[in-house]
Amino acid sequence: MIRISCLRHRIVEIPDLTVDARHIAVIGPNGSGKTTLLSVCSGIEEPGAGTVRLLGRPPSAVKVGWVGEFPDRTLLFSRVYDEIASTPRFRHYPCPETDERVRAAAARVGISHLLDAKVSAISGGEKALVALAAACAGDPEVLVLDEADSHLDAVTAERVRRVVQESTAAHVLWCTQSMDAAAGADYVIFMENGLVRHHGTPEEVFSALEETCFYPTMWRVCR
Ligand SMILES: Nc1ncnc2c1ncn2[C@@H]1O[C@H](COP(=O)(O)OP(=O)(O)OP(=O)(O)O)[C@@H](O)[C@H]1O
Repeated sequence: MIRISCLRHRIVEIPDLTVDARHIAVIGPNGSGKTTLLSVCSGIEEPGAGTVRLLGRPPSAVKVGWVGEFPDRTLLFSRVYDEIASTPRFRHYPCPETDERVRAAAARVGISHLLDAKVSAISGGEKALVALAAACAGDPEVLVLDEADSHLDAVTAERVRRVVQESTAAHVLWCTQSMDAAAGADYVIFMENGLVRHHGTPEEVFSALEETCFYPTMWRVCR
């Protein structure tokens, strides 16, 4: 369960929102506050006012895996292996378990061949996959992805969706500009000017957006 009360942070204002769904898509125009909401929900930023509870706890007390919009700015280590290992190492897992987790996460994401590569020498999409593998290597209780699919080709984006779907995280909070991807979520939050304009099942939210460019292309084609 994700519960937001009286939240105010920069332009984001959410008086009361409770979501009891696993895969939650956050959508909306540029500058509408999606990243700001995700930062607060993941504990990266403390809200100016109000509270966020994930699984009944503050975000700082939850194992959150974060995949940012610009992996170039967030990857810390020079070698792919060390970047993925950073999550289990920061959580003080023993070395053999860390190694096991790194290799399993890399295999799941499809980047085993990059483990010895330099982070500076891989592509933007590959960096997004490294960030996802690093997040998954820590067995997150909540996985937060900020437009993690924006640099990915269609096949890789599908693989990422599968990895996310198969993760053991209780909640996946995923901001995306792919309305087709959002249509596959369990719950959708549509933001505009810092406010939650619509929230509910994909059918509920997209029926309110049918006349806009936010309506999923796949649905338009099929209907
Ligand atoms: N660190 C910051 N300090 C002050 N204002 C900020 C900061 N980060 C974002 N903003 C402002 O908050 C607003 C919402 O930004 P945010 O990044 O949350 O939007 P977004 O919906 O994720 O946009 P996009 O789809 O373009 O990534 C923007 O107007 C932005 O200028």
